[in-house]
Amino acid sequence: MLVIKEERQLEQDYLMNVYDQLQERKIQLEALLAHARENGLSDVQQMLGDVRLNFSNISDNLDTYAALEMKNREIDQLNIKLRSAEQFLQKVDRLLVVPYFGKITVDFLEEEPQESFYIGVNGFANDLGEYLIYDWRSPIAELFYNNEMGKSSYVVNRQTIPVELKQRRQLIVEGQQLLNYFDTSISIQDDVLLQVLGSDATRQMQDITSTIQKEQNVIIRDVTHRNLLVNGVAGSGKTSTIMQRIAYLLFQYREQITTDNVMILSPNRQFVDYISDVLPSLGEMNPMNVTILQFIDHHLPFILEDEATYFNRISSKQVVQQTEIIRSHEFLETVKTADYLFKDASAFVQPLMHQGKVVISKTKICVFFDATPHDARLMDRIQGTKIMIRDEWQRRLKKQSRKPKMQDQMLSMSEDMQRKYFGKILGENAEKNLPHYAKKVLDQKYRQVTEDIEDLRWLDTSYLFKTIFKTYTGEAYAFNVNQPLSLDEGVVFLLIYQELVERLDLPKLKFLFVDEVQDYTPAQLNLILTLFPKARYTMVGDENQAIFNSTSAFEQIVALFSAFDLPSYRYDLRSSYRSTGSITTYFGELTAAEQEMAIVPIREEGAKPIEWQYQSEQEWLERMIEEAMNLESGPLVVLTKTSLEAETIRQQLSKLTVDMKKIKILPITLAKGLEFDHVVIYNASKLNYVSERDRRILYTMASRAMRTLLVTYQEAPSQYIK
Ligand SMILES: Nc1ncnc2c1ncn2[C@@H]1O[C@H](COP(=O)(O)OP(=O)(O)OP(=O)(O)O)[C@@H](O)[C@H]1O
Repeated sequence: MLVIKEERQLEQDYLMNVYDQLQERKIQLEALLAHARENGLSDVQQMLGDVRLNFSNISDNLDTYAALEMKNREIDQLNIKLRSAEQFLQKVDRLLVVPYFGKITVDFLEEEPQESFYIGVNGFANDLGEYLIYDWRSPIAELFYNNEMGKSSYVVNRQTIPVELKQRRQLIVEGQQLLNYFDTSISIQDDVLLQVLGSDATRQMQDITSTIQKEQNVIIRDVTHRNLLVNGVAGSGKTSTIMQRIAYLLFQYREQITTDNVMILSPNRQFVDYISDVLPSLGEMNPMNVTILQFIDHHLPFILEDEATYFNRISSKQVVQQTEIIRSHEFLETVKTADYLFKDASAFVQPLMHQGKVVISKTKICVFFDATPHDARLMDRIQGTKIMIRDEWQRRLKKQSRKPKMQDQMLSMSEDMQRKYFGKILGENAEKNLPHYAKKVLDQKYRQVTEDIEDLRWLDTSYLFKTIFKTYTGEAYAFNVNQPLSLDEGVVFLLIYQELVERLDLPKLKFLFVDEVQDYTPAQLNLILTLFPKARYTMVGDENQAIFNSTSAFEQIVALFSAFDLPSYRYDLRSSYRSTGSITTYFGELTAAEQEMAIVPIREEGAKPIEWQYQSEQEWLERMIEEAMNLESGPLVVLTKTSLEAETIRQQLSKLTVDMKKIKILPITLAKGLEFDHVVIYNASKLNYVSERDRRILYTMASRAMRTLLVTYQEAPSQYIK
């Protein structure tokens, strides 16, 4: 009699089978790599040994080079094979931890019977070419994330394939153990999602591959719209979506792009670190991931303010008017057309100096500039001038190198000096070549001058800045004397370089991702769009988290894209995954009236946020210590409005006997984008939180909490706390 195996047993058997095949492949790959490592070197030596080295005459030389070239190519091939075996092994290792997490059963509406597909972080085919696991980014996997039972479709090579989705199963798997599985029924309560969301926070962001939600999946896989603008409430997975989207694009366009063509602009340095594990865990390398401050600092030859100064500055209530002006889109557009202001070089060039002496005079540089075509663009004239200065300088060095004094110096040079300058002792024949060696000595001695010519030290770019500002406003721009440049000034300078002075050496970006886009000034966004006109953008943000004095509204961003003749497509994300239901409801009430109710909490209710009035700092400190000691997991994270508050608390705590690993104190500026299990808001009092911006600060703080939230205040609570 036939016994029908239980469904669960069938799944378990399939898993064991896949797991065994993965194991087998691991053993094969390890053996191959071990063999290559042990024998690789001798194999390579043998390969080279086959080539008879013969350099006795020219034609033999060519033969030998050709043969060496062939061998080199063979070695390259071998290396490529080894590298791909290593990558394959990494994939298999990843799959051995969790072979797959999803299964779909699909009816292709043809004669054939329905088919099942298992979905994992990577794909895997066995020796027979049977796909046992499909990569989550493969076309068919779209059906899993679309989550539409019954009639559905997916797209392959721009063709829509209609199908019927018969079954969608989420599996919780550990190695060869099937722990549980859930079939999606009509009313979906995503147990797997809830389980994932309920687990403790880690220091680093995790990937969300197995539980990507439908509305996130659409954004991750959108390759039809050139530029995406995502407005999502706190915790709606904007950053997660960016990371998954990068992995998706790297897979989808693997023939055309590498991580060198992708860049992420992150809100702060801690965040850069926070998201750095996600892509490697998906088997992809990290793309360039920097803050805008780091990016501009890297490309500008001036010193910029540091991150702490920057955040302090943008956290102040207001900025001076001149800063408002240089933050505007209009001012940046003015820079681009400022060419006509700079016809008279004597206003903006300066002499080239070396050790306090003029080496190339201002007059000489002006003559060079004047020799360039007067109707040419400023940039071309500057570049033409640079070539002339460079030639003049080389001519002078050459002339100097031929002078008898120089020759004498060369002849009396000690052996030590010869070694220092030439890396060797000059032989008998050197005398004939003395000018050549003298030139080398001069090149080294005056290399600073050569660098200064290349770095345009003879150009007063701040004059360009000030003149453009004066023309635009009628007023003088005042730089902070002896202070590094502010980021806002850096933005203008970088644009001046790119548009008027010298093209920057920029990466060839195909995709650029901007997180927390609401914190960018119009000028910063203008600069980014100007520097990377060919890139496709994904910008994500939340207007409710606009807590700085530097900000752009979403409408402004859309208008900016239009001003650049670029389309933008907007998505809204309303479901929030980070915090428990009651915390989500709590921070939802901190939004402006029109946004209220719009946030959909996904996690279970959890503990209600607690509001607590304290009488003195001492009382507050004592309670914090007690709370921290009572926690089972994670530190207690105290969020403050300013860095000064954070510093003061840190100092007070350091005088007490506290395990500082259990309490972390962060100003909200540095906690942006991050999340913590247990959050305390410091002094949310009536006096401390007054303005609309303060309301948004409270919203941002509260939405960092995953499990518990304690809102503390002295005297009366802020009007925004109901
Ligand atoms: N589909 C999902 N499955 C599992 N976890 C998710 C999912 N979407 C988001 N999360 C989790 O929710 C939390 C918030 O995600 P993320 O930081 O990407 O949101 P965000 O919109 O960028 O947040 P914020 O703007 O508040 O900083 C993270 O812990 C993330 O792992």
